[in-house]
Amino acid sequence: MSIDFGTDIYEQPIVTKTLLQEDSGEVSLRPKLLSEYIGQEKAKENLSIFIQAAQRRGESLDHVLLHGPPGLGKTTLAGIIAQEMGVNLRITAGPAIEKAGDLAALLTNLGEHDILFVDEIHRLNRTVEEILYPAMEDYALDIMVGKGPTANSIRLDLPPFTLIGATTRSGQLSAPLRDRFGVTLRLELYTPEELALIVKRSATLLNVPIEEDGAFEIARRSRGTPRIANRMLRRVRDFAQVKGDGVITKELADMALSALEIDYLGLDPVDRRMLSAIIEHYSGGPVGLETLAATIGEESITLEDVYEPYLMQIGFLTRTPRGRCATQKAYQHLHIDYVGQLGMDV
Ligand SMILES: Nc1ncnc2c1ncn2[C@@H]1O[C@H](COP(=O)(O)OP(=O)(O)OP(=O)(O)O)[C@@H](O)[C@H]1O
Ligand SMILES: [Mg+2]
Repeated sequence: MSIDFGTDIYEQPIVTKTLLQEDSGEVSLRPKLLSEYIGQEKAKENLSIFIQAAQRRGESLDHVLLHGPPGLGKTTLAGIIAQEMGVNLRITAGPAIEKAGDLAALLTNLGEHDILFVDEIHRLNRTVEEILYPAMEDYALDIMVGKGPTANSIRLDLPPFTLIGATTRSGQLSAPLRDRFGVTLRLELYTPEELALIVKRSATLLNVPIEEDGAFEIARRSRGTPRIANRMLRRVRDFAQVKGDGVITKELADMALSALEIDYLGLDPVDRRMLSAIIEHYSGGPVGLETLAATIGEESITLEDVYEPYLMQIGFLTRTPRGRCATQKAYQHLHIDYVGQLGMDV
């Protein structure tokens, strides 16, 4: 069994290095087994049953769609599934597959029960996507041979394989593609308690001493996201080594995160700009996403995928058919007097 982390990148240019890039030059913080994967209890429980059942039947795992905001562990989970199934993992991404032939090459190179992980699967183009339909449904590839009146379609058999698709925006997936996934798992933002466990686990791997409330301080300010928690841990470690004695305490975490302009709820300058723009320029909303993005000079996709999930979870932002609104809680957090919103009952 092997997991392809993109080592043969030169032979397979469309196989990206996703798993490598994450922790370049440092210890990998990615859990490798389901038992090391913290949180997401519902998804884990279901997945473990599907894995065991497929193994007992000696079959490949049904196709899995993972969706949820960035940094919650979709790529990590794909690696874990391959490890638990004891099969090879091939990694690629929607935008990397330009032509139908690229995908056909990837598919024909798969071994029995192997996993093909397609990150950002909502960004596959239509012609490529259509190759996937028979591949997923019948393990077959329809190929056109020749041109003009002599053109002929032949069908190639593929080994039974598992497609794992990951997306931050499942709404953008076409219905035929979505319907071909037997298992859909939605990853949720993590609780501070779960993130504290992740931070402590990562600190152990990085060999950084950390106090319980130091871990919790980082967790609380990581906006529900393990990737952010791990990134903050590395930065706080720098502060602890330079400004302290190397141990991460609550005080040190607070000092480091404040220096990075992360407030006590984990909001960064973009979150605050976004909320104050809604409040100051649009009287608290509603304001359309595009308008808001233009006002603060950010991409609307970034606001939607990266910033909004957490702001909505902590009840600072609501989405209405007419646009985004800041809630009374957001006013309080920014110390702006709340005057109520016309036609809104927040
Ligand atoms: N449940 C978890 N337990 C421990 N660590 C985790 C967990 N989930 C994610 N991580 C850590 O968070 C980091 C980000 O995870 P990952 O790259 O899998 O996210 P992702 O959902 O694929 O993000 P993206 O949508 O941006 O591709 C990883 O380096 C991993 O170490
Ligand atoms: Mg990923």
